[in-house]
Amino acid sequence: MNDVKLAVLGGEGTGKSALTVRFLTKRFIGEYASNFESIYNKHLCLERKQLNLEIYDPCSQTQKAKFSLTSELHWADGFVIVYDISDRSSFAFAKALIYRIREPQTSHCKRAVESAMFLVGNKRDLCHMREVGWEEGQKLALDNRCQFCELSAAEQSLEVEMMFIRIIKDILINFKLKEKRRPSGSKSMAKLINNVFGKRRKSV
Ligand SMILES: Nc1nc2c(ncn2[C@@H]2O[C@H](COP(=O)(O)OP(=O)(O)OP(=O)(O)O)[C@@H](O)[C@H]2O)c(=O)[nH]1
Repeated sequence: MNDVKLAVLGGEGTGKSALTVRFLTKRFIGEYASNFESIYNKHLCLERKQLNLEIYDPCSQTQKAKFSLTSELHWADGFVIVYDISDRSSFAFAKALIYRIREPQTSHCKRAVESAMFLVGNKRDLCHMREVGWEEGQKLALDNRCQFCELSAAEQSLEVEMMFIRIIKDILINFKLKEKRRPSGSKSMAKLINNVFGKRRKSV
């Protein structure tokens, strides 16, 4: 069974909990407790693989306090970065998060494969109050090798589900890439060990 760890990050009130709960329950509740962080668990079957999905939904206050994101970066296999299309400051916050995750020293020291990331412009139903253009979101995503979509946790159950499925699939692709790299490494290590010990045995 594969363990897939996903962190849903973004500015305060952008709809992180709404998206997560929508995906897990297909419901939009409207108000969510925001003073504590949660890790949700979901068991799912995707591409004939059994997955144990964990979704981290942080408390905005702690998120601000520890913007270094060190523990999230080490924990998560992928990130959903959420902003509110009717709130420009949340877009700036999302941009800062993306830059932090893509920082060369972060990605180099920790990962053989770049983390999967999905930028989400939430609250699309508030289009009449839009402060961030679709093109801006698309460009930020393209420049930083993220997937991108705009949607509404309030109104679009299927789109929310598709978004989560797409990032989970990207994470699974990354797992495969890592696996591909590992056997060649262990093969050459096996060869090396064989050479050293094999030769010694012969000479005894
Ligand atoms: N109109 C609209 N409101 C939304 C949508 N998604 C969430 N909201 C509302 O936005 C507010 C914040 O939603 P949350 O899901 O609590 O946002 P959050 O990012 O988890 O919030 P914090 O944990 O406090 O940062 C709530 O009042 C939600 O009902 C959406 O798609 N459309």
